[in-house]
Amino acid sequence: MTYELNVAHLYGDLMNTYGDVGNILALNYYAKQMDVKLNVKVVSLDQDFKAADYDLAFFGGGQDFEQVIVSKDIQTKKKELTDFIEDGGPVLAICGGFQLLGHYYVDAKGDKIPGIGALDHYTLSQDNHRFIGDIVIKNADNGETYHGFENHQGRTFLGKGESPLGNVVQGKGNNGEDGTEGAIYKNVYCSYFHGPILTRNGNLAKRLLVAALKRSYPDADFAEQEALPVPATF
Ligand SMILES: NC(=O)CC[C@H](N)C(=O)O
Repeated sequence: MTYELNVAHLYGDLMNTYGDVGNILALNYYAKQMDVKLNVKVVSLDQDFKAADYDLAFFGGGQDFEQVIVSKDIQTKKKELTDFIEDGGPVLAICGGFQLLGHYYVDAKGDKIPGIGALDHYTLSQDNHRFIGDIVIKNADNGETYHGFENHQGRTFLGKGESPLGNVVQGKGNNGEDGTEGAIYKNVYCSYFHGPILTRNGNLAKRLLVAALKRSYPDADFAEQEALPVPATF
């Protein structure tokens, strides 16, 4: 393979609701077609995340129990993760991962679980209720439609510099109120979509990989990779 990308799978052993690890399979599938070798490493409790060591990061969803554990550990990685994000490092964060990149998450018991505040959103709880079901959203800038399945207690409200991944066509989205779903900040893509998101939305997998390639190989031309067709089914 001509290119190589180092991928950090953040807390891959703890944060993996509804098979979110399938996003890594989807990234591998597209990477192969793009002539890219992916070196995927799980970065979990008590392990270092150094911004300079990675080209891409993936952070899956989790249940409240695991999120409390991860919330404590991720504070030790806060600076390097924030540096990676601010430097344009591509990240995909799903559900619990999305919540922990923001300021805080209020869990089902009403406890406030700190995030790292790398992105400006916060997440409140619901009274004995979850948003569950199929969801469809449309991105206002690129016109792409994304399909997924949501199952979350948290209600997320976006902050400074964030735009939604899409506007809700069907389903509840970030909070069931403002019609937004997910978040985009620099090269960070967040969503509540399980399914996993990249197996059903290849455009997004391509976008993440191309962003990582352009950043890590600034002198190369990736027009061919960008033109790669996305199959209707994975
Ligand atoms: N699927 C998830 O990652 C859920 C995240 C969080 N525990 C919530 O219920 O909102």
